[in-house]
Amino acid sequence: MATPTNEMTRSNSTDSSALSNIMVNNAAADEGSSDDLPNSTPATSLPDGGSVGSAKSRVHAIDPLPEESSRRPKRARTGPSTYNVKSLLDAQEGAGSSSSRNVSGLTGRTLVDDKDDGALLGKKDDDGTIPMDWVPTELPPRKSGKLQRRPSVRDKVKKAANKVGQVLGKRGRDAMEAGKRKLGMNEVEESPKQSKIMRELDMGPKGVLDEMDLSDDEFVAPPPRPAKRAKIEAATAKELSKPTAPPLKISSGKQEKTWQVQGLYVGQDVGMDPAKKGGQKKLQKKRPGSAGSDGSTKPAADETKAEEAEPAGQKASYITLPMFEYLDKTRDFKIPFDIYAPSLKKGDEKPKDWKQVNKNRLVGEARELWEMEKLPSSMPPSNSDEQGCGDDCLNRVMQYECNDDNCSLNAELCSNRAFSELAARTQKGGRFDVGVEVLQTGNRGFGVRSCRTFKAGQIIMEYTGEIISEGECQRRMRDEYKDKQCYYLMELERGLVIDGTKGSMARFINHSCSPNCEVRMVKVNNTPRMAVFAAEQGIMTGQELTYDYNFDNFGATKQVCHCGAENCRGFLSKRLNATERKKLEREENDRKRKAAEEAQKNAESEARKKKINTDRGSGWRGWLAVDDPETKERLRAEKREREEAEKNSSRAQRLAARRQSLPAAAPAEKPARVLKKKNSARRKTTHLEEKAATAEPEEEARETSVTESTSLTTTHTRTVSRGSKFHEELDRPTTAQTQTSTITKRTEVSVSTTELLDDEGTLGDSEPSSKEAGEEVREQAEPSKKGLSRTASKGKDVMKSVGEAVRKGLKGIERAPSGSKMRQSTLSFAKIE
Ligand SMILES: C[S@@+](CC[C@H](N)C(=O)[O-])C[C@H]1O[C@@H](n2cnc3c(N)ncnc32)[C@H](O)[C@@H]1O
Repeated sequence: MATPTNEMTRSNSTDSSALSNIMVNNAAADEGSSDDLPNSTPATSLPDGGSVGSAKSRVHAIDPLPEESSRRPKRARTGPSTYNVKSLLDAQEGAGSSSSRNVSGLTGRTLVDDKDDGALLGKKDDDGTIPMDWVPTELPPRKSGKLQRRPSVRDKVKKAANKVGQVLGKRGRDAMEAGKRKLGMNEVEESPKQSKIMRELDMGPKGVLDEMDLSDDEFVAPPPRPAKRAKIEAATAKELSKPTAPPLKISSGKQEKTWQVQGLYVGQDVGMDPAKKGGQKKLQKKRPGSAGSDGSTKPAADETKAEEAEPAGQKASYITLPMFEYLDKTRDFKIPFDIYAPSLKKGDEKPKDWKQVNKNRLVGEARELWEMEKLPSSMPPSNSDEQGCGDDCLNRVMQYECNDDNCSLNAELCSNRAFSELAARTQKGGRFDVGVEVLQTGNRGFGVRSCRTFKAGQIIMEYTGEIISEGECQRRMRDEYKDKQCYYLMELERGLVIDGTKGSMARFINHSCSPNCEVRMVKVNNTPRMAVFAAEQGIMTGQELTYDYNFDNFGATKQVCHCGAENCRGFLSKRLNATERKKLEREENDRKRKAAEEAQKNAESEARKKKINTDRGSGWRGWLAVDDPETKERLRAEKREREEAEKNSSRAQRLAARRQSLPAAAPAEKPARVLKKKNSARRKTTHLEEKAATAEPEEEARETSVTESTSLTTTHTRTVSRGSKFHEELDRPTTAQTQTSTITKRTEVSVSTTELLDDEGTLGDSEPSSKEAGEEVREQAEPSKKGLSRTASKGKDVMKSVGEAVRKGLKGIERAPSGSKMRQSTLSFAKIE
């Protein structure tokens, strides 16, 4: 060692732990005993020549924790290959009281500690270095028996928290504990005793204390884990021992039935398995007092067994099963509302043109008409306290709602405060509170349904909308709603109408001739308001709300009612009083009687037609060639009989009588009489058309010469009703006129006539238009070149007679004195049937 240095070097050990390989010159405090120290430790590999001079100083190599040195430390460090012990010591001294930590982060009790200089390192040399000849005589015992790590942040916080906890009050400590719990710091609450044990025990890297019960002073080994089966048995036994819970069935490997602790099966025997065949029967047998399957009332064997198994009284504590009780009873059953009539769901049709407005709104001139009357203060009758503002309440009679100003009762006692009750109820806004919902009906559009019950007279909802004048109502009906099928108009007060098109849900309430609601006006704080109230019978949950519209038909047509009530009036129309109803009933009966008669007539005529067909003989098969002489003879006889019967029939007799009563045909010698017009005898006919096709003025005719023939062609068109006789009239038309009437059938006859004129050229006495009875008419007539035209077979006879008359007339012309003036005319007759 030629050059002693004041250095520490790393040993050549493969272990890189700085702790285990640093060779220090321990200036032992106990100098006297230093010689006694066994020099078992090999010389340091770093002989410090500088310090060799001290006889007491010997280098002593520390062999700390050999068992640990073989292990790799948790935090391997790579550092400089050599350490300058002086500089290290200087650094430690500079650190002052906090020098318990060395650069490695380990507490320096095993290394150099200023406080323990005397104990550990002995006296330092004057220059502050450790004498190299120092040999540690004895290391002080370690306090914890384990090397300590520097405290982590968590430990520090915990420590600080403990300190703070000591000065805090209870609430503060609780808060602290909660905080610690949050930080996960109070997993193990160490008792002072435990702490001691903990301190004394080396827990090792795996923490052997995990397995130990630290609450006892003595170590008690934990009991061995029970086998799985034993565990189950123990648990089952524990369960069964509970008095209230139903006993559990021990698993047999199959899926177990779980017995409910509450509900339908509570109280049932454990052995009963309803899934098994006959389980139900067994239960029925067990019903106390019920007859067995054989009809006897002896208790069933199972029941006896069950009674034996259970102490008396315990069984009685079970509730009897309602499902079997009720098998014996009959009662009305109603499926709950939410099952048979679920509410509107997503996707259900909703009203389209509805804007919900839950408050009335005055529109247009209705503002002026709005009456703001002062309510008279109510005068409740003397017994109002008992009646609670019932039917005797003056306010109620006058349709005023009571309030604190006009009623002496308080709100709890007064029953005439419907609107304030409604406001209080619907304020919460729940379905039950509102109590109604809109739904689609089968054939009446949307309707309103109750979601709760309403007692008789209870307010259900308010009918709100736009308040308009009657004039505005008419206008809207005419212009805006003319194409609509549904109207939402309701008369509120004189001259005012509520239009619920933009209004509350009440506008969807449909009509019924047998309603369950009524609509009334009530004045609330001087304001008229309309509301729907439950009728006498009250309303059940799920019922459709209806009231009687007592409809004044705005439109021309009545709307058919589909309310389905027994007393349905058939239309959405006004209610009638007794007289009106009787009148309507009479009319209805008349209508029905006529319809029945008509139906009977039709039936009879049908039967007659059928009879005619069948009268031809049941064997009638159409025309057949009959060769059999016998059959021929029979048929002939039948025919004769029929003819005979026809002859004797009432119709034939009537015809014969008429024939006899008819006058003999007009004598041929007096044709002019046929043509002569006899006003008195003239039969009135209906004129369809009377038209002068060509009519020359009379003056013109008069001016013509004797030889000149004036042609006047006149077309007479006459109407004759069916079956009437035709009366030909050769009137000379004076003016052209046209009249119209109904045409049924038309027959036309055209006749050309030549009229004789007197010397002055006038028709004189012979003028047919003079219409004098018995007047002689001298006429010259000849058939028109066109001849007689006929357009119908019935006109044939008429034509004949006219033609005959005309021919006769020609004879007269032949006899006429020469030089007579003549006027020719063509007359057309038309027969309209
Ligand atoms: C005030 S609205 C009622 C709500 C209407 N159902 C809707 O869907 O908007 C009146 C209309 O409903 C129909 N309505 C109401 N009750 C009816 C009934 N009993 N029979 C037929 N239609 C009815 C008529 O078209 C009537 O004009």
